[in-house]
Amino acid sequence: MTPEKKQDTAHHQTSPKLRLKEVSFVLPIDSRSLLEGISIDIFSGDRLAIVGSSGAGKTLLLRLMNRLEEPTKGAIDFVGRDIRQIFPQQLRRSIVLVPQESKLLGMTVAQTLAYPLTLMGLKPPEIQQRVDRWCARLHISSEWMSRNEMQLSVGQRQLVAIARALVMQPQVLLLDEPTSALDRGRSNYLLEVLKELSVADSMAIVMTNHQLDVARDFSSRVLYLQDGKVEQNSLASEVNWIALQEALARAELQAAREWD
Ligand SMILES: Nc1ncnc2c1ncn2[C@@H]1O[C@H](COP(=O)(O)OP(=O)(O)OP(=O)(O)O)[C@@H](O)[C@H]1O
Repeated sequence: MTPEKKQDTAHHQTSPKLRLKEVSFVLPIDSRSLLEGISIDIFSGDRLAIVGSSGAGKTLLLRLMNRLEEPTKGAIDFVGRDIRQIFPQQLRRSIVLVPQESKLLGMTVAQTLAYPLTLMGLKPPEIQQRVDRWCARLHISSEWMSRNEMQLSVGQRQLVAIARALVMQPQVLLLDEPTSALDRGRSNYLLEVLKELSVADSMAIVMTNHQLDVARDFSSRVLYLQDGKVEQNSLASEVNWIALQEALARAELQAAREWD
């Protein structure tokens, strides 16, 4: 049995961290269906890559997972509990979303990293310890600490936003295109850190991605979305990457034509 198969079998003996049950999202304004009947189980230690062309619904799906949007049909459970029964503030400490373009909200890097921990009621020494630990892990230079948003590159901002999520030590980390502004070296390094977190800390990580090679390097499971529907949901080891690349290229061409 391959390690992935073994892990998949082991999964069935535990309950999922996140369970999406026939989740749909229809726009009230024009009844356009943006997501349709999505069911997925996400377990501790899973690394799920959500792939699909522009407009397929990847970001929306992430936003539903920490209740920034509400499904119009279906339900989502976090550790067996409907997320509508959990205070949003509490839910978003356990399920943290890093949007594609993060803002530092007028704060310096040091302030933005400490902010969520202050809200969680941690004492200054523990805050400092966590910030130092994650900055070291992500190779965030101490020189950045006094900078504000305008004094960082887009890639540096993206890393700070990921660090701000990691200091919270979430159970589920949702990353929207986290490597889009990073160079190859930084991107590979980040993926290694994320993999370690999923194995050593059993963090469940969900990542949307345009670049299939990144998805292949990172994921243990792949969800391919097209026009808001699940086209494929399989173990990464069972994905035919060439066929997926071709399907994605066709979908991207189609999406581009529809936008013209
Ligand atoms: N709250 C909303 N109101 C109206 N339309 C929305 C809303 N959220 C998403 N959409 C639309 O839903 C579709 C899916 O959007 P989404 O951002 O999830 O796509 P995506 O797969 O993440 O695309 P990309 O790869 O370009 O980021 C798009 O057509 C978008 O315009």
